[in-house]
Amino acid sequence: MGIFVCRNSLRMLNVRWLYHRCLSLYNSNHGFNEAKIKEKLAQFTGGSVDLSKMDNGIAEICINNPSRMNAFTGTMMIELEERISDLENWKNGKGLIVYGAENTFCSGSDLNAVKAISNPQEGMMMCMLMQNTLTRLQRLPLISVALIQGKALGGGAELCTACDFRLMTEGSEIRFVHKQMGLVPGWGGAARLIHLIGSRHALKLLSGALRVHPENALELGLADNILLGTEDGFLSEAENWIMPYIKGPSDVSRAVKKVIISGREQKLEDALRTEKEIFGTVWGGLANLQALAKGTKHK
Ligand SMILES: CC[C@H](C(=O)O)C(=O)SCCNC(=O)CCNC(=O)[C@H](O)C(C)(C)COP(=O)(O)OP(=O)(O)OC[C@H]1O[C@@H](n2cnc3c(N)ncnc32)[C@H](O)[C@@H]1OP(=O)(O)O
Repeated sequence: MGIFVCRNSLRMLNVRWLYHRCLSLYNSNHGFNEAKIKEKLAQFTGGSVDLSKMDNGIAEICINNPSRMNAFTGTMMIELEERISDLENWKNGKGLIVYGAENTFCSGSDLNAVKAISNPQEGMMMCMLMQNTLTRLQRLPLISVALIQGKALGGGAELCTACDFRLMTEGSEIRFVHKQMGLVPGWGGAARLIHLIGSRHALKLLSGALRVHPENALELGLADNILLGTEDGFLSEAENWIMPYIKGPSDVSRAVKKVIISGREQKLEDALRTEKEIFGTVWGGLANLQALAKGTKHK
């Protein structure tokens, strides 16, 4: 058993090294100075990004700036990065629900901050910070859900594409308004949208700045369910929705998300090798041995 355990932990180390090696997209080699852009963003205060982690392995991130329709101020962009770092180190985590305060999702960047960093250099820095953060969110070994009530506009629409699934409430709306502002998505929303719904539909949504209501989001494959409950019950409805996907031990649930990430992002041969590595971390593990001992039947 001794050799077995040490081989297993080596595999874990190997996967963890592999996994953490490519977490951030941009670094100083790309001219990205994280400290500098955070210093600038810290001038634009207001709101908060609140994280709670529950014993059932589900975390909740609340985009909390309701007086501005949950727009991201500069300090909120910094806080979002800090919350994702926290979740990257939460080893018992299995699921994540991202939602907005007071029954609306997020209206993108705070336009007051946007106006103040409208020069290309600082704009690109903000863009790289948010792309890093949302890519790390997407790569969390947690199954993530965006609970969309009210509006998900601009950067808010981009944020929801960084989650694995999207649940929309009646009357809610996803809208990539960027073109109406003389922009294109900058937080990675265009690239992720194409993966979600294909380039033809993505081009229509971006070039037309189309309002996507729950029914057509379902048709497009952009949303995974429409919640029909009441405002004060949507968060628990979202928790109930995610529960079947995070059932069981956290190491197995996290391994499932990791093989999906590698299959989605790596070329086939690399994805197969990563899958083998991840398989090695659960093969003969406690959950596997218990299932074998129990003679689990899949009725
Ligand atoms: C790459 C991302 C991209 C970028 O960074 O360049 C962006 O995300 S840019 C921002 C894109 N988002 C928007 O343009 C949304 C602007 N807001 C609206 O269209 C409306 O506010 C709407 C549809 C979200 C809600 O409209 P409603 O009539 O229901 O409410 P109000 O407009 O009265 O809004 C209430 C209150 O919130 C303030 N607000 C709303 N959105 C923002 C925002 N993005 N930044 C700053 N403040 C925002 C709005 O000004 C009102 O405040 P008040 O003091 O009462 O005027």
